[in-house]
Amino acid sequence: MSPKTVEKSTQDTSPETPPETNADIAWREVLRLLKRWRRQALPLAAIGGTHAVGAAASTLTGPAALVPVAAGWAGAVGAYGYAHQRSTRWNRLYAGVAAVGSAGWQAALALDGATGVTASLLWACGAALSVPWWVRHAEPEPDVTAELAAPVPKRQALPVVPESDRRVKLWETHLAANGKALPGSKLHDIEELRFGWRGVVELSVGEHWHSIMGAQKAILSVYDLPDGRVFIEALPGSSVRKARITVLTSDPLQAVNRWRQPGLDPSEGTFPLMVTADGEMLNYRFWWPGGGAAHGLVSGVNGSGKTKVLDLILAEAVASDRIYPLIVDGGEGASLPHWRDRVELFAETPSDARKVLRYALRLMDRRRAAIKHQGGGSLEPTPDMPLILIAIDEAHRLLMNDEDDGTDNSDVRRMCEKLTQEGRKFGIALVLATQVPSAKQLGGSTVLRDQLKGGTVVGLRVTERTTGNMITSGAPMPEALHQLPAEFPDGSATRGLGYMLTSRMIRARSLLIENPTSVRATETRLDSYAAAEPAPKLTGADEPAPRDAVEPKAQRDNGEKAAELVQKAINAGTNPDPVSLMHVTGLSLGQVRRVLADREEGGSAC
Ligand SMILES: Nc1ncnc2c1ncn2[C@@H]1O[C@H](COP(=O)(O)OP(=O)(O)OP(=O)(O)O)[C@@H](O)[C@H]1O
Repeated sequence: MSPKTVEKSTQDTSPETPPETNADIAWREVLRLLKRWRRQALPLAAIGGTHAVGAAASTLTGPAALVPVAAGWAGAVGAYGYAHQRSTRWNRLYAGVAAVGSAGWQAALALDGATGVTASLLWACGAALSVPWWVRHAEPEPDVTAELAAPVPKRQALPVVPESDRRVKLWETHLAANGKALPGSKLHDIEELRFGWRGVVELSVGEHWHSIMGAQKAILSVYDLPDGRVFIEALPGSSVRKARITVLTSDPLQAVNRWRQPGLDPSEGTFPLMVTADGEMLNYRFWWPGGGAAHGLVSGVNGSGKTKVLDLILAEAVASDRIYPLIVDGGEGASLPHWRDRVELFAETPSDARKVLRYALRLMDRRRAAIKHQGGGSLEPTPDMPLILIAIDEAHRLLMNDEDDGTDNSDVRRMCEKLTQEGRKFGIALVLATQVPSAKQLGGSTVLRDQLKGGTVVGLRVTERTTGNMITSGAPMPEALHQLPAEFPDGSATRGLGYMLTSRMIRARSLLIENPTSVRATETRLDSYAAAEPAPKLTGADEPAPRDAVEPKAQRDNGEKAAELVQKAINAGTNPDPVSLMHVTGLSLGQVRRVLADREEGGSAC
């Protein structure tokens, strides 16, 4: 039984709720299966309709028999036309075969009657034809992924240790006694884990669970453990006096956990990305069911495992028929080279990155019509309306202005801001990997940082406290990101180690995908709205950005003013080197360099 079912049946047998009868349970199960299989069972419903039309025609004689058959054929043609307009190539092909089959079926029954050998043969063929559709549209049981990923039942089955336990005694003597770190506190509900144990700490009246975090060092000392082995977390929905404590006697994260197969749960929009120190899985979210796309931010020091996290996100994306990935490699094609030939658009130069972002903005505009058509709300990712995922690695290299060579990337920043602010309901998500998510590295944009932090944030090891704070933004963490060790006790590097800022604040390590190219891609087609927009041609060359397209009027005016000031200074005899011009005009070095570069370009063009 899945965890969700366990939870539900526990609720249902509570004293306030009348007990469910077998008939209620069976009815609920029927409704659940009908809802769950409504898509897979579509061909069977169509066969039923086809047979009904053929049967109706067989009871009539003469030209009257043609009426239901003609109506049925018109329906079949209409259904094929609908699929042709809005569906993937596979669905179109299937709809074509089904429409021809349905027309033939109706005619055969009209001639031969609805109950003979022909009808039975047709049912057998129809049922066989419905199998590939069923297999292709089958979705995993929503809870199966979570159940396989998180060994929750195993832990639940473990015996609860009695209060006379040595750990409780140590707690009472060295932590809960008067004058100690947590006077009056209690430790109970201890459960064994494979790598340690966990329990519930209850503080005395007037205390908040945050104060247990202040006592972490004392707890480590009492249980005689190295740093980083005690985690304190809130107990969701419980009193602020209670918290969950996880104590690890050995470090399970030292072992590398490999990604084995796609785990995206389409009913939740999530897949398992990290494994926690106590063996649970933490999920990355592509979308909220009924709530639109979710963005993502991956941060950490050089070599902490950011690109590998992006690899995993992209592997899940290409394996799914509900996600259409676009890749922008800020590392000039060196960060994610293995994806170059596996996605429709792979940008590896700043000019191609701009083309991809502008294209994504145009797709967003195209999808406005889809939202209008469905009467508002947000677009739900399906194989016919896939989530558009824009993954940007080394994002700081594209977003930051470069004062030295005068590169102004504010247009990239503005496009990313717009996509994160408005993309959610149009099914467009952005995931960025960057070393430091400071406003400066995000092109001076706190808007972008705020929007990205609204999604899934993966904070890997950093070296500076301030950098860690920028990622965690004051969330109650059992340890700061800069306190994560660079090496495990066995000397291996702690790559992939960090936190996912979700409801669980516990050390975790990302799953490692060793060979992203081994992932089997699933063909994904853009919806008819977005497919109407021609995709840009990526040349791989670093062409200068067309100014009119990326530079707003105000910025152009500033540029013209700067050019005027520089021209005046040169006319007045100022030495035309950037530093002298900067002093005379009061412009920044970057602005002066840009003006001089433009003049040079203009000169060479002449
Ligand atoms: N979860 C993990 N488990 C084990 N090894 C990992 C994990 N994640 C990454 N690594 C290893 O760490 C190495 C560096 O990872 P990655 O390139 O993703 O780091 P990065 O943060 O993107 O670095 P940079 O900022 O230099 O691009 C990889 O070669 C990989 O083998």
